[in-house]
Amino acid sequence: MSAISHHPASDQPRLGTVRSLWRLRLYVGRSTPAFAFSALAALIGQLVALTIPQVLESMVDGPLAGGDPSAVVPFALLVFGLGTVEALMYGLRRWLVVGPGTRVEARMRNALYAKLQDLPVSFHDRWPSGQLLSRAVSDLGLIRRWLSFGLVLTVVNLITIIVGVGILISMNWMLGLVFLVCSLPLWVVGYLFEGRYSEMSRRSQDQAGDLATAVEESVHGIRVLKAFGRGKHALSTFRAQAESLRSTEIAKAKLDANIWVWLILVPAVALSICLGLGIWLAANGVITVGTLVAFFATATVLAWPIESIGFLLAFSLDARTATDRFFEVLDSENEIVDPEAPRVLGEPHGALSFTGVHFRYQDSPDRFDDLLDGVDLDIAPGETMALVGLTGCGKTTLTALTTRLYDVTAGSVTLDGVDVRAFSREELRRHIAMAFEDATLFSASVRENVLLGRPELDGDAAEEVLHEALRIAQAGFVHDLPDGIDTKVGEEGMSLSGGQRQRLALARAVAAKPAVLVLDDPLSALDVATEARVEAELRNVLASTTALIVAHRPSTVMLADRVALLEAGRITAVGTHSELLRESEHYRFVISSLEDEAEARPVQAGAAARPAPADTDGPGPDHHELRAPQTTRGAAS
Ligand SMILES: Nc1ncnc2c1ncn2[C@@H]1O[C@H](COP(=O)(O)OP(=O)(O)OP(=O)(O)O)[C@@H](O)[C@H]1O
Repeated sequence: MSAISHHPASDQPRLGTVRSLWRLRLYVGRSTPAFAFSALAALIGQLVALTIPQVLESMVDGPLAGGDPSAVVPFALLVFGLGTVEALMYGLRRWLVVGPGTRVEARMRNALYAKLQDLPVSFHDRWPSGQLLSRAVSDLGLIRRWLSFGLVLTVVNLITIIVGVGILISMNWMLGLVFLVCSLPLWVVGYLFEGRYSEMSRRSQDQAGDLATAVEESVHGIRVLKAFGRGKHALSTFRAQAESLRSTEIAKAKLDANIWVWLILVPAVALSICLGLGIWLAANGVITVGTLVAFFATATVLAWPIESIGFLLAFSLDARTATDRFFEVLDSENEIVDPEAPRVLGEPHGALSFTGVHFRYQDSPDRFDDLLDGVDLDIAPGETMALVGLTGCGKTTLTALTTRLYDVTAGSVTLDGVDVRAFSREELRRHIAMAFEDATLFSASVRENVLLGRPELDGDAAEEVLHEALRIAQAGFVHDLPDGIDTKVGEEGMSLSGGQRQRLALARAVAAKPAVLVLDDPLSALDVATEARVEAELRNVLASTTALIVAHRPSTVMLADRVALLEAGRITAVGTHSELLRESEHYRFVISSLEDEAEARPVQAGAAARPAPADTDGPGPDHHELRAPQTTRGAAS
């Protein structure tokens, strides 16, 4: 499948090539004079080249015709001087354009990155990462090269052709017109080429993006591929994708080759017709031999600008595709934005409420009901609420609404009675911190990862918060890493175990010292002993913080003051664990299935029995005392 169908942006109407490229002016901005000077240098160089034939004409018709070889010397020196100027201008053009080209590329890359940070999660759900990666790297590199060379040469070569043809006509209008008419097929070929090449250019750049996605996914999922012995399968899928990109590139190259045939052939035919006509005119005394020489010298100077049209046209079309692809992201509308006059809460109490909350994912088929179909839930300041429900019922989705990773489709989520949409996203995310089951760490030190949400802290204050958070999350293992808390934890923390990553992600949420802590099953990868110690520490933190915890394990439910049961898109019961066990059949069913799941987890069961499993800091001296006082099954019975 072609990547064009991969994202909604491909449905947007396409601008014409010039209008599309014209949008780059926003980023060229202050660099315009540098590009203009570069074009000027190139133009001077080309015009100087066009004057050389004039000198030749004067030399042939003057000293050479008069049989005075010594008079040739000044002409030769003049040609040498003009050639030197041309060479200098050529160097100046390249030199002038390097700085601004890279500056524009950097500006565009920063804008793209900022936009990607700003766009909501729903955008990233829809766009494959490779498509974004290829835009940020290869498309922007192509645009830089086009601005630096393609654009400058297109402008300069077109002017050179116009001036050159003007000179040819002024030398002899008949010869000039014949040259011009014979060159006309080039424009027709160019026009036909544009339509077909644009389409292929788009296809090839999208396919390159798909390929980048495939590489990214297979590197990311290398363990799964290896574990399931699917390396060969992944390779064959990749090969097929690479093959379709190759086919598109070959089709593109063939098209390019076709236009080159015309670009070389047409001027050659035009020149040979002009040569025949020119000789006839010279023989009949209509033009001098000098004019004939100058005519062909000028036509030779024009050969490169004319030949370059095909290459420059293809280059411009590739640049236009890259520009379209860049602006598809930049133009993406962000439906989750800050309000014009955001509300500010100095010290929130932490009352979190869901009122009539509805939510459905954008790609959810119409025949489905809303995933969240009228959720009402109030969590009092300082209260810990566990959220329980069958798998896939929308627990994670509900937690994501608190920090506006997604916006409700109806109803409201409020913090201290204020709709979360009334805050700036920065303020909201300062008050509500999240830790996810799938803990993502960045390629940075442990310290930077944990203090991600506290950029304002430094010195002793930072150290204090860091160490406290690490203690609460039972992440003492970091001190045993090669550089302790300054150890870089690698791409997405790959060098750490799942449980270690979860504890750092939990420490990050705790370090944010939020009014509301939202934990989406943050202890799932921990062994029983470590989980018990984290829970004991968390109990202290949660005493002063409002918390919403998605619970997949009965022991996590034990952390909560009350439990909310999510069922068929609504909260169907709220109460203490024992109340719900007594009153709700669905709750008993959910809890018993969670227990079955917990018991079926061999790794954790094994880890509890082992003396010092990889994912623990060793069973602490008091871990038995710290276990939740009773199992849920015990409570149920
Ligand atoms: N980004 C998304 N786009 C479309 N559908 C999604 C998206 N994320 C989740 N879903 C769907 O929404 C439903 C609820 O998912 P969610 O992750 O909220 O459930 P959950 O209760 O947290 O599940 P679990 O207990 O397994 O973690 C699922 O059917 C899931 O396929």
